[in-house]
Amino acid sequence: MIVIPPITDRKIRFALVGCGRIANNHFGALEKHADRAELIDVCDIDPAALKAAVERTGARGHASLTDMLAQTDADIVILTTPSGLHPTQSIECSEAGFHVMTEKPMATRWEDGLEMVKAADKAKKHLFVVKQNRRNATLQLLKRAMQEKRFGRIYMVNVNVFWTRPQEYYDAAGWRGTWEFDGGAFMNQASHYVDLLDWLIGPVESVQAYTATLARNIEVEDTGTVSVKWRSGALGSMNVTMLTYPKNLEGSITILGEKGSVRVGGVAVNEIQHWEFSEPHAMDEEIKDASYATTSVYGFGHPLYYDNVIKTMRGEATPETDGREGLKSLELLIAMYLSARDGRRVSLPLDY
Ligand SMILES: NC(=O)C1=CN([C@@H]2O[C@H](COP(=O)(O)OP(=O)(O)OC[C@H]3O[C@@H](n4cnc5c(N)ncnc54)[C@H](O)[C@@H]3O)[C@@H](O)[C@H]2O)C=CC1
Repeated sequence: MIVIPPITDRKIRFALVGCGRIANNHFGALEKHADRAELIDVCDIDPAALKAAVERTGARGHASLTDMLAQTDADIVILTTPSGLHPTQSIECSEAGFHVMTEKPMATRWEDGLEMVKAADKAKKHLFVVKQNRRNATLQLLKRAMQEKRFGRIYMVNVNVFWTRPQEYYDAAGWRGTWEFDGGAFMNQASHYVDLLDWLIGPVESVQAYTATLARNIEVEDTGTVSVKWRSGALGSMNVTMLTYPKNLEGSITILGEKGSVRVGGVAVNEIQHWEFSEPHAMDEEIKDASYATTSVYGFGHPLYYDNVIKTMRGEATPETDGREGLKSLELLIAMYLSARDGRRVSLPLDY
């Protein structure tokens, strides 16, 4: 556990590298927390992206991460760059004495994720991994039902991610659809759903996966399916495709237990569609309010995620998802890819 002197006499200072699509959610989250946080520096190698970010945020702009680290007074560096760059950038930031908040996935390779955690530990700095979907009201309610053991024994779990990503999406940036910098439908688009397998249901014993590149011109998979056995004995599966015609159709989880059945669906786990338990509970009153309409599959969790990071920096909380928590879903993802590649069942943990 990292113990750092709390910062309570001033705002927490952030710097961000990678001013692309998701960076806007970070800018929005920081604007919402302007009473306790400020963005003071931004960096991008693309001058147009950097200019737009400087204009939106008023932060100082830099063309290279190394230059930004040499000049900034930030406490935390946010990584919103292509996924395969997170390891080297995270380690550079840790070694330069900064806390790090990295977008998901933390890395595209298992060893890289381990090195990131080691570097942050060595520097005695936090490594936060963004998992904002955990903060969806629907999933928070489901998590509470799990914690209260309302399902009894869990028998079966099914997760579906039926979304659409046209070829133009992959062609829009060179890193998309590559093994080194992105990963496929499991690792990029469905990574928050892979996270649910461990965070909601518990430790996984083994996986058996198939992946395919059926329609897009990319290195990685656009479609995949995996059978999962949990250590508790529960069985389940996860089905993912980015080829749904003609638009995003479903992002769902169904849990069938001894004393309860729940389905959270909609386009991105935003609707509680079925909620039935043998015993009533006060939380049942909250079902209607927990569902929400959404236009973005990213959800609304970034500001809530930031709240925990800011509170942690102020000494008022502990990290919700740190590097070790990030490693759990990375380990599952790598197990799935090894299984699909070699046509075999892969057991966890990957190494001891
Ligand atoms: N939490 C979530 O739900 C989401 C997370 N993400 C994650 O965020 C990350 C970025 O994704 P997008 O914003 O969609 O990508 P993007 O391609 O729109 O933006 C990436 C930006 O990084 C910049 N960049 C590339 N190399 C750089 C370098 N060496 N130094 C500085 N800047 C550099 C690019 O010029 C670009 O502006 C990925 O890891 C992705 O998986 C993306 C979407 C949703």
